[in-house]
Amino acid sequence: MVRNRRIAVIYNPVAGFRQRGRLKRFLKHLRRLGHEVLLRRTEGPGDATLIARDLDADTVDAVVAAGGDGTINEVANGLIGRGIPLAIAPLGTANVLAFEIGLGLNLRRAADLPAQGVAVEIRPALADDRGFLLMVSAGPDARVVASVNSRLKRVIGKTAYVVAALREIARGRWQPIRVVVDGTPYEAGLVVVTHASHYAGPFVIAPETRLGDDSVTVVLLEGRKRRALLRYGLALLTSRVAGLRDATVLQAQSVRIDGPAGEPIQSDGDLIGAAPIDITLGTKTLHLLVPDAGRVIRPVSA
Ligand SMILES: Nc1ncnc2c1ncn2[C@@H]1O[C@H](COP(=O)(O)OP(=O)(O)OP(=O)(O)O)[C@@H](O)[C@H]1O
Repeated sequence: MVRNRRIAVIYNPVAGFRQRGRLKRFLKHLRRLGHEVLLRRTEGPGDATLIARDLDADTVDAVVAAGGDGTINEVANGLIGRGIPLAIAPLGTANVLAFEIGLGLNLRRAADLPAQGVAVEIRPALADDRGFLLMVSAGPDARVVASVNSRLKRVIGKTAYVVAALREIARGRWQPIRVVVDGTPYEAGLVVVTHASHYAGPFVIAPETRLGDDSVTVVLLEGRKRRALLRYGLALLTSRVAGLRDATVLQAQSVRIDGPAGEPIQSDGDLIGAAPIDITLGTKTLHLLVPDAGRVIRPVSA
């Protein structure tokens, strides 16, 4: 029998595009299931971490991060190492984690997670001392995240990223990013260090990678010209990036995105700083509620 629970919902009102109606529907589903809901709205960047950190395991059975991947990242950073389970309500723009765990954008299924989801224990990787669930990257994609106009995003939604991407493409040629993967130096036009198979929404960049892995996957894309970037974009749309002839895919325990100094770095869809940055495997765990553990944890081969 499913026991009713006390669920804290941490909601980012600026995530996604006109998501208020979807939030209402999500809360209705939760209450219909008999849960006691504590709704907390964020007031600004970083707030979700503070709200999550303040929640007490004795008074809350699960936390729902209601927003996009940036909100989920912030909530996770308040819960890592504390054992309070995290569920998600996909109310963001790209919602990569929702696709990664096989939830998609369905709110009724999301409302089922706090009571019926499978709790998997994962070890989020760290970018310097900040945990991330999905990825860290540097290159044209991080520069798009850095330059997207948040006011425009509120007015035209995802299209604001298209505008920023066109501006980036118009620049034409990029400096190489210097990366050190487990002690070996590389250069690339675009570097993605990922703990997830999905990237930029429902697209697959690293088919073999799972959130539960004890390593990160590094995808290095060599090209630094406009034509290469367009090729990568098309390959991403058909989930064929990892097979490209100028893609190098590595498993790693530690990665340093070394430079150029000041190069923007994005993590889980938000700008988190600039190179240099060190990526390591975390030691603390997060309990993530998912529809199906098989999507997150690799089966043990016989
Ligand atoms: N009340 C707030 N006002 C302004 N910014 C906020 C507020 N609460 C959170 N934020 C910031 O909003 C940013 C975007 O949130 P989030 O990533 O969840 O949405 P998104 O970008 O639409 O979705 P996705 O990452 O899935 O594409 C985060 O960086 C977060 O720090």
